[in-house]
Amino acid sequence: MAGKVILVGCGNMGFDMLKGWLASGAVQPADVLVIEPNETLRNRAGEQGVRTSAAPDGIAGESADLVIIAVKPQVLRDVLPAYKPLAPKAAFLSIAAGIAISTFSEILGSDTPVIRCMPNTPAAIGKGMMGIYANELVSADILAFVNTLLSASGEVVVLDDEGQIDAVTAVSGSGPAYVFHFIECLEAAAVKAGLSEKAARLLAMQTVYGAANLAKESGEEPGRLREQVTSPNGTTAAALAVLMGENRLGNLVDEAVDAARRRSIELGK
Ligand SMILES: NC(=O)c1ccc[n+]([C@@H]2O[C@H](COP(=O)([O-])OP(=O)(O)OC[C@H]3O[C@@H](n4cnc5c(N)ncnc54)[C@H](OP(=O)(O)O)[C@@H]3O)[C@@H](O)[C@H]2O)c1
Ligand code: PRO
Repeated sequence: MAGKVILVGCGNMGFDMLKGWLASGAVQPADVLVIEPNETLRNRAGEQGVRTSAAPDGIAGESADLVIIAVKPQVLRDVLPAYKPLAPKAAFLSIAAGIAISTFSEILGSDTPVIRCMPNTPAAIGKGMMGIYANELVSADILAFVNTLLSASGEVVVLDDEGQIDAVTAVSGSGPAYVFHFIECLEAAAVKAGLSEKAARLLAMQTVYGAANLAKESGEEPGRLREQVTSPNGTTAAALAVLMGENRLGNLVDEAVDAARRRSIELGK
């Protein structure tokens, strides 16, 4: 099916996803209505050829198959009631961190089909990672449409337990920020080691880009790829003794992912 979509909130993540959907043809611009109060962001969306509005005035007159909620978790409970007239005919897809399906059912009615999705920003270039969980009211048609839509932005993993969304948020939802910070750190270390800022930026970025692509495309275990870089008693071994000694980096990543997962749970309270 090719459905009609209302996108509520077109900030960082909403816009990144919208671009992917339109670029792939998964949805036509004329079938998308974006509700976004911020004029600059609304105009940015409008430039993609979709209909836009600052507020959900007259929303009851819209026919939508899917309402996508992409506002901040902190405002979601205030934003959602305006869309109740569209439920349960339309299914609701939320990308908000932490907000449980039960919150949607309370506000929109217990007969509302709801899908939670945790995307990440590489969706903007079709290389996103999306985890989804749907309640039992979501029809096979809508699930297929959602799958087509999200696949336009990258890989999709279907979860069998809603609680797993908190883990997906902590790993791939927030994950790009961890990688960007690693690039920042590698770049700073490269400058300290005597390289120009321009060279440092290129070296750090291309190294992460190349390594991530090799890991994905070679089909080799990441550990095996690491070993292939590591000559006995060489330079990599010296660096890895710092990163892996007493599982330093492993413990740090563990701690960071756990902090994100706990925050995701907190946001839902
Ligand atoms: N950014 C990410 O990497 C990422 C990844 C996965 C999931 N998420 C989830 O995606 C959601 C959005 O995050 P974001 O980073 O994209 O935030 P964002 O850039 O602040 O986007 C949210 C947008 O919603 C707008 N908004 C506020 N009230 C609204 C209303 N009543 N109706 C329609 N739009 C309204 C905001 O406008 P104002 O700024 O004017 O308030 C803003 O432009 C969050 O729930 C977050 O958990 C984000
Ligand atoms: N950005 C959102 C946050 O930081 C959710 C995952 C990525 O809360």
